[in-house]
Amino acid sequence: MNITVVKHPLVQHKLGLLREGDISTMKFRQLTHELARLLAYEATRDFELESVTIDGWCGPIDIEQIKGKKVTVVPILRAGIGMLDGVLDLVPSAKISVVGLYRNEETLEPVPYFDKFVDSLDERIAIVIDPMLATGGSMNATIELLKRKGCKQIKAVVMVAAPEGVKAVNDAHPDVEIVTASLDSHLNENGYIIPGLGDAGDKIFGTKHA
Ligand SMILES: O=P(O)(O)OC[C@H]1O[C@H](OP(=O)(O)OP(=O)(O)O)[C@H](O)[C@@H]1O
Ligand SMILES: O=c1cc[nH]c(=O)[nH]1
Ligand SMILES: [Mg+2]
Repeated sequence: MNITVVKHPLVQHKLGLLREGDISTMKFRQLTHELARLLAYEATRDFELESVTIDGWCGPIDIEQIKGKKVTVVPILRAGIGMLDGVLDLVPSAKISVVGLYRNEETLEPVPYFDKFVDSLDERIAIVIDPMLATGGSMNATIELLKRKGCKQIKAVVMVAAPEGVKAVNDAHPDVEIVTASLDSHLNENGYIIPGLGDAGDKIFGTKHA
């Protein structure tokens, strides 16, 4: 399986806090931001470096810098927006592409309603962000849009993944690495991840009606 579960203590601690049943919108949003930053650190671990010579304070010096890679961060609306600033903390010059999808509550199929991509996708690494990978329908639809636009290097960064969604993405797109804080147990009859986080979009945007 092409999945990395980040076991770093800070990641696991913050994920645990996110699972609290009656968590406030403010706390959920803050933890999502912090967790996204840590997951982005892991997702960028294989970015290639190159040596360049610069003028240092005591003369020319060889330093390492990230090798000409262009990045686009791709939040899946709505909930992916909650992770965006955390990822941009680490890759502040990244360009942002946006994909709007919602899950039909009965069929669980993704329904597209918006997309706007940056240029030169064939030269960019795309980091797709969404807190939840449930059936995998939304992630696969986003990956397909990116590939259709020429994107060749894609990573999926999610806070929580279900085995069903990981299988769906791995089967359709074995080249796409999934980086997550947790591989949870299963999906319930409504397509929610168990134990999961509940409805991440509602919790980030404050639209949950408990
Ligand atoms: O893997 P899947 O089965 O496709 O489910 C995951 C999707 O469902 C949620 O979005 P939702 O449809 O609730 O939209 P929202 O972000 O606007 O709340 C979540 O943020 C993912 O995008
Ligand atoms: O568990 C789930 C599944 C889909 N979307 C969510 O927000 N949570
Ligand atoms: Mg939602």
